[in-house]
Amino acid sequence: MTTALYLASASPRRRELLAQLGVSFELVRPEVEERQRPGEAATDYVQRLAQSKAQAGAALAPRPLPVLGGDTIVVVDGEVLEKPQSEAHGKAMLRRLSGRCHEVMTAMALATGGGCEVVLVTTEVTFRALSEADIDRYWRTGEPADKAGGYGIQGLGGRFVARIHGSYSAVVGLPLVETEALLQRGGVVTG
Ligand SMILES: Cc1cn([C@H]2C[C@H](O)[C@@H](COP(=O)(O)OP(=O)(O)OP(=O)(O)O)O2)c(=O)[nH]c1=O
Repeated sequence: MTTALYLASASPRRRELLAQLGVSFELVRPEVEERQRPGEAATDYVQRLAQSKAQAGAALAPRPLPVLGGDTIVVVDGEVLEKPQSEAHGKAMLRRLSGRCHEVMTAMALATGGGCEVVLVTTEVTFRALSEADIDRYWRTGEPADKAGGYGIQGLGGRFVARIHGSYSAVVGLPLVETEALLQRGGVVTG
């Protein structure tokens, strides 16, 4: 299969999900600073990052093919939860998510010769109530340390998820249905 596009990501999860769409792609790894601007809405922030990754990726791409970038954030009460900076921070995040609903926002952007289109997919995730023992045990697995919001639905964190309303693949990092449509609009033929 000839390469149809570039994926601007270091995330193995995005790589695996994109492969499910039956397209052949290569990786580029742009460095994009991930920091919310003062007063910037979560929806604007996640879309800006996805676009920055796609556009910075396009600048690195060896050939003039479309470049896909994405970003995922966890939002609770309008506040973005980043990757935990410490054990105390990570555990505080999990306490905050315990027994309630939060939003996971994933934006995907496709940079082509014609511009850069971005789509935003928001999914509601409800956690069961977590005990201090749950939080302590989960933290000690190491899984939360490098994850936005302090959990991974695709891993051990999945046992905390009572309900999900929306796209499971978007929570993991690449919404399959919306990304396939985005690629097709950008002229990429999926398998
Ligand atoms: C809610 C949730 C978050 N995450 C985390 C892992 C990441 O910390 C975060 C997404 O971070 P991103 O910044 O979107 O992606 P990344 O840094 O992993 O990769 P790249 O920017 O190179 O594409 O989402 C999951 O893996 N599963 C989940 O269920």
